Parts: sequence; structure tokens; C-alpha cells
Amino acid sequence: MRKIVIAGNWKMFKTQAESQEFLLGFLPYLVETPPEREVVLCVPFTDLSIMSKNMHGTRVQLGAQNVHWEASGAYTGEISAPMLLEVGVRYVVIGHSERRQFFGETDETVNLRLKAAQSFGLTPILCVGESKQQRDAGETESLISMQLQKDLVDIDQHNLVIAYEPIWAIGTGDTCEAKEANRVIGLIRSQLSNPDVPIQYGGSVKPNNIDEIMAQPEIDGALVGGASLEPDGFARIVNYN
Ligand SMILES: O=C(CO)COP(=O)(O)O
Repeated sequence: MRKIVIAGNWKMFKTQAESQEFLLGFLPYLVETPPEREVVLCVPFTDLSIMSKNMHGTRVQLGAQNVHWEASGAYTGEISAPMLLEVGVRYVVIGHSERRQFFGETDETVNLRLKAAQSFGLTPILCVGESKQQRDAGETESLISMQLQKDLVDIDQHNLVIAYEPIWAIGTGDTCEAKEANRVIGLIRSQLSNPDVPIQYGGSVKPNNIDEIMAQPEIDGALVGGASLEPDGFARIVNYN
């Protein structure tokens, strides 16, 4: 049985005060969430500590949005795995397309970050996916295969989540058709040594499309951006039918 993981990625949204207001609205809905679903909130670094304290004893797991590959060192502006562990982080998003696009992340640094996260016991959520241009050029399959090949060198596939996030579907309202997401995710699975790795879909996941997405046999969860910022909407996603 593959694990279901529904994760919110808040990106660069919510101050500490706003994060606490979210929790107050969101936590009560979890009484309806089937116990086998893992619920994760990947929040800005500055929210981690207070979220950790106030999520203690709940079923929500804490996630970060990036991690450096060294445990410590002269890396201004970076955060290491031991620092995340100390504040209660369990998951970390790695290789998000926004990191690759705006902050120069390469498959090589993504691989280093994955290794560091795993060596400290964090579960990475590795993001892969093609741009519109790559899709239109018929390069979706080859691009994703290459990302997986490079990103997963020496990675333990028993402590890993993968998110298929087509870049053209992120923040656009232009969701990848559920059947197409299912097809690509099946393809990703066929390239893994462990076929039980949970593989999420991400890109304009909303309360009104989550049921169809989660009805697909290959899709094991969602990585949710904009719709995870609002307690009622994210609760509807977590409590999909
Ligand atoms: O990038 C995403 C999650 O990591 C998806 O963002 P949206 O859900 O806002 O499209």
C-alpha cells in the first residue's frame, strides 16, 4: 500500500501571526481526515519554530522549503538539515521549479540537498516537471527522465516523496488534466527502483479538482501552493472524497 501525502507549500507567504491564524482555522477540520493520509505544511523558515510548537500533538507534519547540503559552514543565507531537525521539521521540498528557475538550482545541487536531507533523517519531497516550451516540443518524457536520473544518484528511495509539477500548471489555474498527470506519474514510477515511492501531483490543485486528481490510480497525493494558504480550502483538499 503506497502512502498518501497531501502537502501545502506556502512559498513566501505568511508571517508568524498569519501562520497561527491559519492553524486555528485549519486544525478543527482534521477530525474528518482519514488516519492513513499524511498531512504536511511546508512553511517559510521564519514560521517553523512557532508552527512546530503549536502543531505539537496534532497529526500535521512540519516541512521546510529548502535545505543546504552541508551541516554547517560559511554559507550566508542558507539553512542546514540539523537546524531544521532541531525545530521539528520532518519533510523538506527540494528542487522546486521556482528554486531551479530563480535561484540557479541544478540537478547536481538538488542531488546534494537530497543526500543531506536523507542523511539527517528528513524526508525529501523532490519536485520534477517540464516547462510549457518543453511540453510543446514533445520533451516532457525525456526531460523528466533526465531529471530523475541525475537527481536520484545514490538516493535512498525508501525515504522519499516525488512531486510531479508541470511548470506551466503552477500558479496559472491551468491544471494538468488528471489523466495526463496520471500517465506522467506512471512513467516516473516505472523509472524508480522502489515502485512504492509516493508520487504527488502539483500545479493549480484546488478544492474543485482534488477529487478527480486523487481518483487516479498512480497519484498518491498533492503538493498544493495557492490553495494551501486558506484553511477552509486546504481542509477540503486534505479531506478529498
Ligand atoms: O508550486 C506548487 C506547489 O509546490 C503549486 O502551486 P499552485 O498550487 O499555486 O499552482
